[in-house]
Amino acid sequence: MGTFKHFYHKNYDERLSIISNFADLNNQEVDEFANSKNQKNNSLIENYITDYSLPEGIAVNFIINGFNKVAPMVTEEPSVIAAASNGARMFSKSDGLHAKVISHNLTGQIIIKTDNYNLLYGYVKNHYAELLRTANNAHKSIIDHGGGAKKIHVRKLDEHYCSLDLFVDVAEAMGANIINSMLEALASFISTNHNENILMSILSNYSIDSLVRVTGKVPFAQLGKNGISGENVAKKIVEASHIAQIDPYRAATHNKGIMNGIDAFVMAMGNDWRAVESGVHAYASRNGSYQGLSKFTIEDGALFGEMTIPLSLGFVGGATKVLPKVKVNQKIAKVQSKNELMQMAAAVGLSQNLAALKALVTEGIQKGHMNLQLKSLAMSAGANDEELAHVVDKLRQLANPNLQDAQTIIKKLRK
Ligand SMILES: CC(C)(COP(=O)([O-])OP(=O)([O-])OC[C@H]1O[C@@H](n2cnc3c(N)ncnc32)[C@H](O)[C@@H]1OP(=O)([O-])[O-])[C@@H](O)C(=O)NCCC(=O)NCCSC(=O)C[C@@](C)(O)CC(=O)[O-]
Ligand SMILES: NC(=O)C1=CN([C@@H]2O[C@H](COP(=O)(O)OP(=O)(O)OC[C@H]3O[C@@H](n4cnc5c(N)ncnc54)[C@H](OP(=O)(O)O)[C@@H]3O)[C@@H](O)[C@H]2O)C=CC1
Repeated sequence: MGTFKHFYHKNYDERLSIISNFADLNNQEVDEFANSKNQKNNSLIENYITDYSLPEGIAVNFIINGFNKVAPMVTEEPSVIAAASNGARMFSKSDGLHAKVISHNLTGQIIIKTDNYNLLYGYVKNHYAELLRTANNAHKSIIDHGGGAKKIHVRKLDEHYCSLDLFVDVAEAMGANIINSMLEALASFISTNHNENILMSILSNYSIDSLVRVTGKVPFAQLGKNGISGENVAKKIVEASHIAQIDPYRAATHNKGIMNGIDAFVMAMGNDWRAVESGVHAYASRNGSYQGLSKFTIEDGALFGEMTIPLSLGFVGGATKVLPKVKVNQKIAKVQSKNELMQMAAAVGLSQNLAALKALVTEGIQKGHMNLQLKSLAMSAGANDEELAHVVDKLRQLANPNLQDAQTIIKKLRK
């Protein structure tokens, strides 16, 4: 692949030209990329070619820990923001959502090749304070930020490997870079002073020491739909959440619904959604089989929802400092700390889940979702701004509208 040798050494125009020749792009396609370029982002990632933008909307109706809130969300999926607002509205008819951060330490691992767990365990036990100090010295300013290394565990992985787990309060940051520097320094210290054979050092995205719990109640009166009483809808939601506990097929979709909200909020807040996703799904599997993250029960004559999830988020650092919209989104969401960020992400997730479950056990997902999906169907068929409303209107009158229907409607309109 000689064409791409030292591709990253080329300037922007050269790169675009190489890609354009490689993929045989026409002028319009090249302009689509070139017109969205942003000089700042040219330095943010490697081999930059364009800004790929996604829509941002604001989910409304949240009451979180007694405060009225709105949630900026970045998503390409129609009906997600409507559903989050819908779920939040239902919770707001009692006293809203209650969210509490249980812990916010980041976990890191040093993988050590050793057949002698006891020896390693003894070393760590006898040098505990020194090891914590070594970790902290590798990123001294974390202490000024109110954090620091908190504890160390040694875990036997199998006959030949151990994991030395370091738990760090990374203060207001997501902390991947902070903890990775600490781990590498600690690994080097242990290798030198205890002659251990280190395989690698890296944070763990299984963020079991960074948990947030959210709960909320919905009065039955908010739940009635399609001739089904509120109490019966509540009972069906409880059953639906039970199915997500006993069947991984359903659990994956149940959790996808939760992540519809969390990912969109996490993206708006400039955070690493891959880290959040991997942590959440690892946590969903913690009991040996993959399960739903939320549970709904009936308590005191109302539907009660609860969810505890790991969220490794940062209020500072990472992309929060380089993407200009993040600061505005933090202001819109009225979040001023990592704890508030975690609380809101969890509240958005549970609201999203409630709305989806209610739709599923009443009218089905297609009615509400497809209603809002019609716009994107019309757009993908080529409807322009002036035609959009008319095409959506016509599509709504059809039983199962598809792309061909949308194209036919547009064709007729243009005659
Ligand atoms: C779509 C709705 C909200 C309609 O819901 P509805 O009952 O027809 O709406 P409503 O007219 O009673 O409105 C209720 C509230 O919803 C919001 N709302 C209502 N319409 C809009 C709109 N156009 N734009 C913005 N917000 C809207 C709005 O907050 C409104 O309150 P109001 O402001 O009127 O006091 C409902 O059917 C719903 O929540 N459906 C769930 C949709 C969903 O979950 N979509 C995600 C994609 S499907 C998926 O990926 C996940 C899934 C489903 O597989 C997960 C799982 O299986 O568990
Ligand atoms: N597996 C994973 O999830 C991995 C993720 N990443 C990436 O790492 C990035 C996140 O790492 P992170 O270390 O947070 O990012 P940064 O290094 O960008 O930010 C953290 C820095 O912010 C500064 N800071 C200022 N105020 C505070 C405060 N109150 N509390 C804490 N720190 C503060 C600190 O610098 P100072 O002490 O100098 O003031 C700190 O080192 C993300 O971009 C993520 O995608 C990277 C590797 C792996």
